[in-house]
Amino acid sequence: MSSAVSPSGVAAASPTKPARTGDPQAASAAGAAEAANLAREAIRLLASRRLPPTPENFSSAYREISGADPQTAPERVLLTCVQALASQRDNAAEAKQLERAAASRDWARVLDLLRGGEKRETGTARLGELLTDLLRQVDHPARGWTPARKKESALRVLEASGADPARLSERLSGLLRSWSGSADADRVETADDDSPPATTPQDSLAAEPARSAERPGHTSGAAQASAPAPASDAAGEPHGAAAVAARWAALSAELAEALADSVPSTAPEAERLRAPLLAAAAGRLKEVNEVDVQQAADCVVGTHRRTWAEHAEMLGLLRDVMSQTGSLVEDASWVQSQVALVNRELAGGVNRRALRDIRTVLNGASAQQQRIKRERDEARAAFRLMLAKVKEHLESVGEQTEDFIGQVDGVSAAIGSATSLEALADSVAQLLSQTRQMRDRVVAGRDELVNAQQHVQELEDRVRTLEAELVSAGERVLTDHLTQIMNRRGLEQAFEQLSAQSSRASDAQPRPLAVALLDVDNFKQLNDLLGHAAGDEALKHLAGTLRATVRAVDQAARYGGEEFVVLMPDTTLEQAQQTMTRVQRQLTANYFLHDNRQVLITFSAGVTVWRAGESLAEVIVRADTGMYAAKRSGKNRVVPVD
Ligand SMILES: Nc1nc2c(ncn2[C@@H]2O[C@H](COP(=O)(O)OP(=O)(O)OP(=O)(O)O)[C@@H](O)[C@H]2O)c(=O)[nH]1
Repeated sequence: MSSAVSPSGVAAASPTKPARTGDPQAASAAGAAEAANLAREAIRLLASRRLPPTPENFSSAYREISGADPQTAPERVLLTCVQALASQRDNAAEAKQLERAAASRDWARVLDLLRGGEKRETGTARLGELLTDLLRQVDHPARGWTPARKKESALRVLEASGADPARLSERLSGLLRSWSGSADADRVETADDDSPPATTPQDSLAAEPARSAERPGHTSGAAQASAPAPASDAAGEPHGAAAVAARWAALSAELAEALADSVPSTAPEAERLRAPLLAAAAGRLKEVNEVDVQQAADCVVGTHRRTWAEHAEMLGLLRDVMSQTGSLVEDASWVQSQVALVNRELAGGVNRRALRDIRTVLNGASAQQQRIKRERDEARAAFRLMLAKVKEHLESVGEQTEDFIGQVDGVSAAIGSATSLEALADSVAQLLSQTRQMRDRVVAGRDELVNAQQHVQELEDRVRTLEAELVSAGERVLTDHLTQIMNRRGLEQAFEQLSAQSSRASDAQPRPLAVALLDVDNFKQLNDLLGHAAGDEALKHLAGTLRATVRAVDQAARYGGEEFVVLMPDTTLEQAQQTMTRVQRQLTANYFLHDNRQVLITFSAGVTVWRAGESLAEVIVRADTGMYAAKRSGKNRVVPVD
C-alpha cells in the first residue's frame, strides 16, 4: 500500500482543507484507534481502486467503509494520514518534523513539509507545485503586489529561466516567497540576469512587446482570443495593463497546457485530470477550479518524483552492473542471463522495487563470484601441486625400480652362486628387505597422491556448490518470496519461452498455449476472520496445491495479491478448463489447516488460449473476463473464453 499512496496525494487530500470542527479531546483512545483503522482502510480502498487520494475520493471511501463522514473526526483522520506518511519517510529527521507538526495541529507546516522534503532534490518535481501556487496566487493582490505586477514579475522569471527546470523552480520559489513578503522580488527575478531590472512592470512590458505570445510553436491562440480585448497602440500592438492581461492570458494557457501534457497517460483518470487543464489552455479559464489544478499538479509531481527516484535507482544499478562485469566474466552464461534480466526490467518500464531486487541479487552475486574465483584458483593451484607430485613420484618410482631391478639382479646372481645354505639365506633376506622397502615407498607415494586428489576434489565440489548458489541467486529474483512459485517477472520470462515455442507450431502439429487466471474467493473475509498471517498460509497452500496438481511443464506464478496465473503448453481450451477444475477438486480434498481447523479455499478462474502475436497482458485481460464471469455466476468455477 505504501507505493499506492503517494505522499503528495495525501497531502492534497487532507491538510489543504482541514476541517476545524473535530474535538480530539473528547475522543476516547478506542475511538481514535478505530478512526485510524478506518482511515487506513479508506486509503487502502483507494489504492486498490487506483484512485488518487484526493479529499473527495478519501471522503467517499471513508464513508463507504465506516458509513460515517470523516468530517466528523477530521483531525484524528488527518493525524493518522500524516503519521502514516511520516512512517514511510526514509529520512528520520523529516519524519519526526512531520509528526511534531501534526501533533501540534500545525497543518500549514505539515503541508509545507510534505511538499518540501524530498522534492527539494528535484527541480522538475517541484515545478508542478510551484506552477499551481503561481496560478492560485497570481490573482490575489498582496502588500505591494497588484495582480498585474505579479503577472509581470512571473513573466520575467519564466522568460529569464530558459529551459532549465531546476533554475525555474528556484526562481519561482523565490518569487512566491517575495509575493508573501519574505524576499526581494527583483533579487530573485534577476539573480543572474545581465539586463538591468525594469523600473515598473509597465515599463518592462512596454519595452518588450508580448514575447510569449510570439514564441514559435506557441499554442495558446484560443486563450488570447478569449482574453479581454487589449488596448492597442497605433501599430495595433497592445500596451500597458492591457498588454499585461493579454500576455498573462497567453501564459496561463501555456502553463495549463504544459501541465496537461505532463499528466502521464498511464495515470489513473488521466483524461479527467487533463480535461479542465485543456479547457484552461483553450482560454476557458472559468471552467477550472483550484481543486482540479491541485489534483493534476499532484499527479504530475508524484510521477516526476517516482521517475526521478527510479532514474537514480537505475543509474545505481547500471553502475553496479558495470563494476561487477569484470568479476563476472569468468562465467559468461551467468552474465548473459543477468544482462537479459536487467534488459527486460528496463524494457518493461522500471519500478523502484524491481530495480532494488535486481541490485540486491547482483551485489550478492558479485560477492559469490569473487568467492568462486578465489576457490577455483585454489583448486587449480592444488591440482598443479598434485600433478607435480605425481610427476615427482613417477620419477622416483622409476629410479627406485631401476635400483630395485639392479639389486634383484645382484641378489639373484648371489643366490645362483651361493655355495652354502647361510650364503643363500643372507641373499634371500636381502631380497626380502629390498622388496619391503620398495613396497613401503610405493604405499607412501600412493597415500600422498590420494590425499592430494581428495583435496582437489573437495575444492572442485565447493566451486560447484558456489556456482549452483549463484544460479539460484539469479533465480530468486524470479520467485515470489511468500509462495516460492514464480513471481510476475518469472511469469514474463516463462511466457516469452512458451509463446515462442507455441509460435513454432505447424498445422500438422499445433501447440496451443493455454493461460488460466485464478482469483481466490472471499479472501478478504478469510483474512478478516483468521488474520493476515493465516491468509498468507492459505496462499502458500494454494500455490503448493497448484504446483502439485498441474504438469511439470506447466508454469504457475503468483500474479499479485491473491491472483495466480498458470501457463499450460500444448493444452487446448477444454483441457485447460479440466486442469483447473482438477485443481479445485484437489483443494476440496486437501483442506487448508488453520489451528487444526479445516478451511476450504476456493477460487474462480478464467481460461483462454494464447493467440499468436498477443502480449502476456493481452491474453491475461481475456482470461480475466472469464474469471469475472466465474465470480459473477457464483464463484468456485472455471469459465473458458474463446
Ligand atoms: N494475507 C494476505 N492477504 C492479501 C495478500 N494480498 C492481497 N491480500 C488481500 O486479499 C484481499 C482481496 O480482497 P478482494 O479483492 O475484496 O477479494 P475477495 O475478498 O477475495 O472477494 P472476491 O474476489 O469477490 O471473492 C484483500 O483484503 C487484500 O488485502 C497477501 O499477500 N496476503
